[in-house]
Amino acid sequence: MNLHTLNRFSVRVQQPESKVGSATVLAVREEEANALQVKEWEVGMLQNELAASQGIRIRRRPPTGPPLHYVGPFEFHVQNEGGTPRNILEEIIWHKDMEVSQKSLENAPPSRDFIAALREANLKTGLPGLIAEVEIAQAYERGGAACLSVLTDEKFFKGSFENLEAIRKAGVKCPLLCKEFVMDSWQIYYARIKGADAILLIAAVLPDLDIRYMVKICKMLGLAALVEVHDEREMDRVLGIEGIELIGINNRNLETFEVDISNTSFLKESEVVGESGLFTPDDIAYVQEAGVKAVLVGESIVKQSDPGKGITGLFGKDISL
Ligand SMILES: O=P(O)(O)OC[C@@H](O)[C@@H](O)c1c[nH]c2ccccc12
Repeated sequence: MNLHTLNRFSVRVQQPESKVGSATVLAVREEEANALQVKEWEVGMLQNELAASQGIRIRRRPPTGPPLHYVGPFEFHVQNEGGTPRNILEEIIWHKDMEVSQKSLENAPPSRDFIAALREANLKTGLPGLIAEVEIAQAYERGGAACLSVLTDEKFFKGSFENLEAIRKAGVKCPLLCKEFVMDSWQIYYARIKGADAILLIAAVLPDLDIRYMVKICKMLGLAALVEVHDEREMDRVLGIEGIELIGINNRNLETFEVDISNTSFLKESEVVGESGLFTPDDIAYVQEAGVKAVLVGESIVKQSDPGKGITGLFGKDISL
């Protein structure tokens, strides 16, 4: 693969958006879906081509073929229409490729329904379902959290995937949100393997096409995707992406880390999580009034010595009953 191919790929995605009309919208969708397939395929091709440049003749994956409209420069694909292995070693490797990606997932604990847990808690208490950002996981569960959020970023948030795994293995029943800064789909697989039931996708860092692709991967793995937005522009972008079930509005501006809970006002979806900067029953009432059905809370509970009391203080009542 060369730069020319990559450039052409991005031009193909953007080009039709300048036109108007519903037929064009459909064409754009089709074009995007096509681009998605092209992307997956090109990654595989890139690996094959890199290997070929080093004299490795075994292709790691079957060239399943580019999408219909694709006119690419990959001659070796054209010579191998049908995707049959060229020799025994290649057949073994193609099988191994599938086996390896399946294996680690097989060992993953089953995924639990993150969104259902939030809905149930909301119905039960009449208050937003709580996703508690944890330190002592069990205490939060006892205190009435519907779901837990586990930080996995090591450098900036002192979290880890090991911690996520440990919490899952400790037998916590609340579904777990992996609070990671996802840039690449391997992080999603890794989160699932470590026991996550949901994962955060931040719209401020991921282009629409990546979100679409990653949401698909999440669905395939049984993970809920919490797609986080910070402003109206991101909200509108995300609302235009198919298949998104849970949107979070972060009240914290991730560029300045300042918090403003009136950020929740541009809420346009019913299934929204209000995130950050919530400290008092008034704050909860404020975002609930705006239509929030679940909240993601860290600091205000973490800073209390007793998470149960912290939760009761935040909601103004005991929600563990
Ligand atoms: O500690 P708080 O203000 O209650 O916030 C929790 C959570 O919303 C916040 O940690 C968060 C949500 N999404 C993020 C993305 C990056 C950094 C931090 C966040």
